Amino acid sequence: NFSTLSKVAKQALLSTPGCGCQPLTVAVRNISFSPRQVTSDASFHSVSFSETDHPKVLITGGLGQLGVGLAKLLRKRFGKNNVILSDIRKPPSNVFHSGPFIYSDILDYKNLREIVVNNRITWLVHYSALLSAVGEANVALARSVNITGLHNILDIAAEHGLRLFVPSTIGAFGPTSPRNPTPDLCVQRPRTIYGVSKVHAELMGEYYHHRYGLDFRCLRYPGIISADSMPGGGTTDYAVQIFHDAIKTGKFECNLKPDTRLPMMYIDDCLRATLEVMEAPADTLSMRTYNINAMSFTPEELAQELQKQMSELEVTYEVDHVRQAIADSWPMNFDDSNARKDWGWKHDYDLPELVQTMLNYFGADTLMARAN
Ligand SMILES: NC(=O)c1ccc[n+]([C@@H]2O[C@H](COP(=O)([O-])OP(=O)(O)OC[C@H]3O[C@@H](n4cnc5c(N)ncnc54)[C@H](O)[C@@H]3O)[C@@H](O)[C@H]2O)c1
Ligand SMILES: C[C@@H](O)[C@H](N)C(=O)O
Repeated sequence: NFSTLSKVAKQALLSTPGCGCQPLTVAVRNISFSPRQVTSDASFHSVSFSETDHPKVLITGGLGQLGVGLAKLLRKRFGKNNVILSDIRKPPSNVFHSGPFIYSDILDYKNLREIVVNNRITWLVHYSALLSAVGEANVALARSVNITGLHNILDIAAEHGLRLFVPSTIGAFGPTSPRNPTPDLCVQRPRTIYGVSKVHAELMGEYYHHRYGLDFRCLRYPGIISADSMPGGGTTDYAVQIFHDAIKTGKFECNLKPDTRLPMMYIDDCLRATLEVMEAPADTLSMRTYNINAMSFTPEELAQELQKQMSELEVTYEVDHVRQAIADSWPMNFDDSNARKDWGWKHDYDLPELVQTMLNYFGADTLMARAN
């Protein structure tokens, strides 16, 4: 009957943090440091950053497009052994030998807790996710990794007093958001599981910050362009693939329409922004989730910039309707004035510098050889 049901429901509400995890995990989270039982001004039990020389950082989902580069940057700053990369995939040997690597499945709460405790982690950078296009192809897995996994991360971070970085994305906006430009605070009704899960992450992180004092920090990244790592199945992937195909074959077939304008950023800017917001004094952060941006371009504009140096490059268009619909619902320009004002965000790379840097990476020799 209703009263028995509501008693059971109340009991469940009082005893579990609503994490959707296994029974063992639920029991563990009933110990005194569960977010449910910590007051907003509590000082947490674990070693705080101020007690150590450097933060001890764990990066989840670290073998994707961004994690290895971030580990390199953070290791330069904090020392090799103070930054642990983790993922569920097997690391290539250069990554395995460049610093600590550990297996971590974010859906396994006990495994996460063991890593945080054994390594005395103080900062957690949560990169695991299924991106926009891959997420639409596997909604159940995206929901599990991007939402259930995030719950595990939030609880671990709150329980152990970690500083937590979770990236969000231009994909956290939707067709009813203002698109040109898109401000930090506006309607967010994304139409992908990826976007929905990222709005959920923004809101949950901010809620844990206000409710439990979690030091949650979040940047909404634009599409990220890198030379030495490949994207993991998003809508902005074309802007990386064009360089590889241009160098290899002199031809590129683009899966978005030529006039699809999206915010983009070179990876070095993205990783530096991440370090900067993590190091920013808390009193400079008037918000916990910020847009960041560098440039906005269309496939046609990117191709034209490349053609300045590779005049023979041929670009054709074969639209992928899933990706096009996603791109058409995303911001065209991103307003990052709050990040610039609060903690001094400033990008280094505009479109010409981006193209030059990417081409330099692939080697002027290759280009010269192709031209002759
Ligand atoms: N790359 C971009 O353009 C971009 C833009 C905006 C936001 N972001 C965000 O930045 C983060 C990193 O992006 P990326 O491009 O490196 O992503 P990616 O898809 O390249 O890598 C994600 C990683 O997560 C791992 N992963 C999947 N399931 C996991 C699990 N159960 N446990 C642990 N790891 C798991 C994968 O093995 C993969 O290595 C993501 O959260 C993404 O949403 C990226
Ligand atoms: C924009 C970003 O979140 C990712 N590159 C995607 O396209 O899905």
